[in-house]
Amino acid sequence: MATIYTYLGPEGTFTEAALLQVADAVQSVRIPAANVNIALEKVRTGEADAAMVPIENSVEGGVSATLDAIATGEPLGIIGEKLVPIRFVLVAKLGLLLEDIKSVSTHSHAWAQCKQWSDRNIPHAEYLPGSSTAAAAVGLLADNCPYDAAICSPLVAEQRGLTVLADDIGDVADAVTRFILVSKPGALPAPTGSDKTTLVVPLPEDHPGALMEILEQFATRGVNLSRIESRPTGQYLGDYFFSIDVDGHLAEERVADAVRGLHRISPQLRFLGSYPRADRRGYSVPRHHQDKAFREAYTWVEGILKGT
Ligand SMILES: O=C(O)C(=O)Cc1ccccc1
Repeated sequence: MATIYTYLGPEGTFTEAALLQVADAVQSVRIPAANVNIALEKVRTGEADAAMVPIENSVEGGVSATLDAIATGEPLGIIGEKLVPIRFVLVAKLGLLLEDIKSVSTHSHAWAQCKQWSDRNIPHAEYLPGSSTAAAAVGLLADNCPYDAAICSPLVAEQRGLTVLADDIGDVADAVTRFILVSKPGALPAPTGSDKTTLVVPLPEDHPGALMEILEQFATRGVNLSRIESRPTGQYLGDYFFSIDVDGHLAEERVADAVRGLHRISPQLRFLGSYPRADRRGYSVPRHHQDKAFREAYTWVEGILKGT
């Protein structure tokens, strides 16, 4: 049966561009969702099989809405990731010039990435948060749109025939956003040799060195971290969980062993998935952290216990 996809919409978001990189998504049903929570809920209820949502940007860091939504509620699994190079344009209502812009709407991550440009070029413009860059752009076409301009992708500007007042307005050239494809938990994608594993680890109890005990599990097994972020649990002030990406697949002994160690320390940990890296970058594993070394050590101990 064909996969039904959902994504942070409407049509023309960077998230849709990420989804269109998925081989079968081009000819599949794609349901736009108004925000990340709604997209993930469609997967939880079965209305969609998989959701594409933004998770991390090379300039602004983690997308809190996504980090929080996948860390709580009915469990979900990450089955893939995609990278999208980001270029922003400023579009405006017909007839307006740059100096006429008094208010701008866009996604909060887009606003943060164009802040220096905005301070220099539209310093008096008020910011109105939008649910996505494309939603802000499309809003300009409504008769009673409450803002003058939007920040979006060049593609959505062209598709909707919007007037571009400024191009390439991101503060950092070569900005990239990472998106994850999320489904209900199930069989893991097969290891490829260039994989990533995502975990959510609550701090079990507040004591000196608690975070170090978590990090030690990775360090002693030669597992490299590629992202770590703390997020408040929302329960009480100072209660945090850690959202962590590591290089490697759960099918690798060193990763499985680290995850077992973490489970002993923090039994509420969530395993969110092992999936191929979008950049296909490899990693070298020292001999004593390779599967063969783990197997030999296991067999050695077994032998001692059996007296052979
Ligand atoms: O709003 C969009 O188009 C999105 O897909 C979210 C987003 C916003 C800013 C940078 C990257 C992704």
